[in-house]
Amino acid sequence: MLKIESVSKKFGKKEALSDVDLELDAGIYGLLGDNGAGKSTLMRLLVGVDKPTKGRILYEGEDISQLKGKYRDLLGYMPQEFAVFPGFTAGEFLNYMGALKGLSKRELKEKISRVLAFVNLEDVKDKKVSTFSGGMKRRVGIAQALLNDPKILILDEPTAGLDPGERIRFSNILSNMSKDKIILFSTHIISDIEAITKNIIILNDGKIRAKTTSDKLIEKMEGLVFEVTIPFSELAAYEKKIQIIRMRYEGEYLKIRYTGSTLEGARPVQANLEDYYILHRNEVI
Ligand SMILES: Nc1ncnc2c1ncn2[C@@H]1O[C@H](COP(=O)(O)OP(=O)(O)OP(=O)(O)O)[C@@H](O)[C@H]1O
Repeated sequence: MLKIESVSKKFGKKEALSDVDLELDAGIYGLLGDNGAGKSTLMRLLVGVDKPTKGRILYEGEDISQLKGKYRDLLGYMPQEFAVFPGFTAGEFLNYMGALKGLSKRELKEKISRVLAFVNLEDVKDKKVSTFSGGMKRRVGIAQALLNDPKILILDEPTAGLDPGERIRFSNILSNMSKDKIILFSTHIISDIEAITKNIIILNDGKIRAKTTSDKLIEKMEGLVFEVTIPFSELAAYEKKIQIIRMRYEGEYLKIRYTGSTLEGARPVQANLEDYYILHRNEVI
């Protein structure tokens, strides 16, 4: 188990994380937060590339800063700006990363074919990474993070910039991971979390706002979300009466998803995670 105890991280005067307490057991967790919320900072502390200004992080009761190499051996990490040396083939890159992780030549051969099969890149093992699409590069990123069969896998925005097809492939890869690991991935794309896991951690403005399941958050919105179509010219008047979640132009009209009182012509709709996040992302629960 990973335990984050009263962790704060300051960069000069800016407090990127404030007094974060969090416990993570085996499972897949989606870390959701706005830009600048502190997600990458939290992940960098968890993998030990940065140190907390205050507080500590424990793995199975021991401070990770004391565990050093023993802790690193348990980790797989894909940073947000994941770069693959373009001159390398996928196979060469994984060999290089595996060697850095201290795997022997014999182990590497078997591990590399296993991880490449897992991310579905076996066929392009001998192709240069510079010829890969963004999604394929991310899959190489996951493959390198998995080489040492980590107990803790930290993925910083693994789906950013992916096209819908790659996004689905990536979601499938993550949801098929073995359930005995702690897997934490960050995103600000709500539908990605919904596709991968029910466990959600909301972090905003450096503070943990929620650690719960998507079902519980959606439950809070049940019966409170409606849709109504109004003439565009009446938007200002409606804005005074309701809280708009989202709207879409339909010719001269606007289709509005909102919460508030039932308006004439409005129909109740099934609430979703985005409804909760847009309205309540800074509330502590
Ligand atoms: N090395 C640094 N020096 C100064 N400020 C930093 C540094 N790293 C992060 N910050 C600041 O800390 C805050 C949290 O940044 P962080 O990158 O953790 O957010 P994030 O949730 O990962 O955002 P994004 O979704 O945009 O990647 C931001 O205000 C950021 O500007």
